[in-house]
Amino acid sequence: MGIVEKATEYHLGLLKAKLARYRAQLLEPASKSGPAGVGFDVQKSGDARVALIGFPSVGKSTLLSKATHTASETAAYEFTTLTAIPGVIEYQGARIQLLDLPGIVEGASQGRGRGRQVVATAKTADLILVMLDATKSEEQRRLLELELDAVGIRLNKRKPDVVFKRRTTGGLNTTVKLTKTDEKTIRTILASYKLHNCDVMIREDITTDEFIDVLIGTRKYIPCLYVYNKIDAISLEQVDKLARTENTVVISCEMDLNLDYLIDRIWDNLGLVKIYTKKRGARPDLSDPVCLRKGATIEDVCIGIHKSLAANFRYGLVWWGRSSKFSPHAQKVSLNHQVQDEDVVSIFTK
Ligand SMILES: Nc1nc2c(ncn2[C@@H]2O[C@H](COP(=O)(O)OP(=O)(O)OP(=O)(O)O)[C@@H](O)[C@H]2O)c(=O)[nH]1
Ligand SMILES: [K+]
Ligand SMILES: [Mg+2]
Repeated sequence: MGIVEKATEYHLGLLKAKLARYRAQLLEPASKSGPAGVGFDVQKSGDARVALIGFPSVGKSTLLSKATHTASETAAYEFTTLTAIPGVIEYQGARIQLLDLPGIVEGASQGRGRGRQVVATAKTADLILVMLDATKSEEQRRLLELELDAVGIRLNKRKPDVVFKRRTTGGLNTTVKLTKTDEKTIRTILASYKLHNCDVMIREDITTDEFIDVLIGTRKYIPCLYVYNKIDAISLEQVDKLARTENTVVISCEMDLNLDYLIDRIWDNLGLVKIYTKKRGARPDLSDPVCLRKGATIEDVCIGIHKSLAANFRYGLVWWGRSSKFSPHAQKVSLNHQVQDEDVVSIFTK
């Protein structure tokens, strides 16, 4: 950065830090009584939750009705759906909750329509499907992203590698060279938040905005797929162009086009692993796997089978699968052993 850019970055950084704090207060009031931040009261169920977010009449409810056994009212008029409707996608032995939500409008994050409730619910999802109408302008995608950004949802972004601890003394450590912001800006932002006594460790080349995000602390980093519906109504050239965009799937709910592929992509994106269990002397149960998030351990498998299992755990056996070294012989494992997709596991208790 040159001197002018540095000065601009510094002042802009401070201004954005103030704005972010102001907005965070607006969105998440200290008292839990206000309507802000409160989502629809739908119980989480199954192995993961996927939320459908989009402007009115893009076809969210049509998708729910096609992909699950739940019917959600669909119609040509806007705001047909007025509350959250859960359905279940059954796939590869997993149960994925798909949430149909009311359409949101521009300004939703500021409280227009049911927007706040919708975006608060979106925050609870493991994956967001940003649903768009392929016949409408590209602008809709940017507007929707702005609304989600305004409530602190970061789509397809990783949480920046910054560790932040309150201490009795202060310190700022950077393990990489900062090229998009600088220490002076960071220190001033910390001071503006009256955080004189904290340890900050910055381990990647972050921007000022990313630093503010970490500081605010309530940001949600959620993966997202952009789903363009109604491709039956656009040209092949347009379909081709959209389909080649990153994190994008093109579909037609009405014509049943590409819906299987969408579910494949949802599955890949959730990164679920299926673990089969095997009782002593019996064949593995391939009909009812335990579904877990990537990185899960034997302890998670125990919890997935029964709450009390982990407490009485003696040892586990991985019979075969990707995490077993000694296939086809069983490998003895402890609670912290990481399991992988399609492992066959036995648990022995005290
Ligand atoms: N051409 C075309 N129309 C579709 C498709 N999918 C849905 N529609 C139509 O789009 C309209 C809106 O569908 P809905 O499923 O109600 O849309 P929604 O996003 O749930 O709408 P709200 O609940 O009002 O936000 C209906 O008239 C559907 O028949 C599609 O793939 N192609
Ligand atoms: K509609
Ligand atoms: Mg609807």
